[in-house]
Amino acid sequence: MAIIRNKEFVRRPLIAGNWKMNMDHVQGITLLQKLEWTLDDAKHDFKRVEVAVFPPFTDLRGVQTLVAGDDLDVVYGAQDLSPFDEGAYTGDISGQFLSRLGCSYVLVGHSERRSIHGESNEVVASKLAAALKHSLTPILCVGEGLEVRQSGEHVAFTVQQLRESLEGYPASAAEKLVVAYEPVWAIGTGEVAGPEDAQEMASALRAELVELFGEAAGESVRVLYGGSVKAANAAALMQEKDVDGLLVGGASLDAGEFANIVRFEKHFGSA
Ligand SMILES: O=C[C@H](O)COP(=O)(O)O
Repeated sequence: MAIIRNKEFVRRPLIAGNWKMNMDHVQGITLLQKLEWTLDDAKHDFKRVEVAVFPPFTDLRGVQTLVAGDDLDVVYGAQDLSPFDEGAYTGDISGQFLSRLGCSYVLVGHSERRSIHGESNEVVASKLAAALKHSLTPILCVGEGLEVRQSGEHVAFTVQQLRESLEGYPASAAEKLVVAYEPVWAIGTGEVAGPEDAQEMASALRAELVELFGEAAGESVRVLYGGSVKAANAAALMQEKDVDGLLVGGASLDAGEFANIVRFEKHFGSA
């Protein structure tokens, strides 16, 4: 089970909803309001389990206004950022802009950025640096495709991806880092890696973080699992000791389903 001492989680779980390219700015506001109301009605303890959403860029200003105006407990972030601060980079969004929009987090190196936009580990490393520069907490995404999984090389591949993506990342900022393991073959496919698969990788990634940054990083860095997470499998994944949260795509577009994922603890024991 995600480690609990004296009834408190050692690492505060993070349940992150990545809306991907869904929800325009009007739909996004409705979804966020519904999510907060559902969680408030259920008396969700946000201090115990953190909840973040990752809307499209065009929603962020509206989300900022709603969160500030209604004093919401849900925090938010962006799905990507530019490695650059400003200039002739058509279509890109600076970390500086995201910071001014009140973003707490930013996803970096999501598998869809890597596969559709050809982002290399080197580009990912430069985006991590930009995130830190603008006081955004990066959620670094790593994970293997189906062929690698079938070859049995998935752990070595993903650990190497982590290491190369973290090239130049300062040890002083290790504590701030969040890592998300997303097996690409389990994203949006309905295929979910089993809890033991998630644990195997989370533990290997944590060991690598210790190699890179020392023991303290192994204790503090949160490792999330992402890939076809639903309310029905969330608790089983969260019962693994190195899984500190979930990166949820499709199921985060339904406020009720996502709220039930956030409330995974209700199913501890029965999962
Ligand atoms: O960012 C989220 C992951 O890509 C998982 O997406 P999914 O829950 O739709 O499989």
